[in-house]
Amino acid sequence: MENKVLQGLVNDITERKMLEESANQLAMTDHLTNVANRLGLEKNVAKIQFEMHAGLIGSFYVLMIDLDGFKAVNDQYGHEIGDKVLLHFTQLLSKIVRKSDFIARTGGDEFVVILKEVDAIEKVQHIASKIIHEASQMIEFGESIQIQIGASIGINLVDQANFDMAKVLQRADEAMYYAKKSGKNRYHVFS
Ligand SMILES: Nc1nc2c(ncn2[C@@H]2O[C@H](COP(=O)(O)OP(=O)(O)OP(=O)(O)O)[C@@H](O)[C@H]2O)c(=O)[nH]1
Repeated sequence: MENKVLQGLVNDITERKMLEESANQLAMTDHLTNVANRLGLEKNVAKIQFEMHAGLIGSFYVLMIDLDGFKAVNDQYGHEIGDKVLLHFTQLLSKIVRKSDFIARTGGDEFVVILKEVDAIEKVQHIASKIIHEASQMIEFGESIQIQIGASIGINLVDQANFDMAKVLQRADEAMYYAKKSGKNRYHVFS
């Protein structure tokens, strides 16, 4: 009898833990695209900072991506189609980056990608070019809707374990705005 009570207690605790974990996971996930949200990004960056302090990784790249011409999609076809475009772009990103990389949607049409195991800026530039190329391909919904958007990307290298996350994102953001100002549909590396 005592064993049964104990087992019941263990089951209750396990169930509560599982519920807590899935609630945490939910709080860190963007509900539309199912990738991380800003909270999920913060958690991931904290984990990377720990890995850098432990000497497990030496550097990483942050890509700040903002879609070009997205407002016009909403204006012309409505929010529902706009949401589908955001989902389409997220799936496209997932195919381009590796499973070990990290994707977050941090705002309306703004995404952050973290590339950890890349040793040369040329590889990052190659990935950024691929994202821009794929993002600009025509998206079709049924026979009558054809949509073309674009992507502007800011790239920032982080190579010190004592980095300040706000500054890291701000620099990637500055680089992204530079790409927008220079004509959109391109990337810029923060320097
Ligand atoms: N469908 C949809 N639209 C959203 C969502 N969140 C934000 N938006 C819209 O996304 C648009 C983002 O605005 P901008 O980034 O200025 O639009 P843009 O046309 O891409 O501008 P540029 O970046 O200058 O090319 C706004 O119209 C928001 O209303 C969402 O969850 N779903």
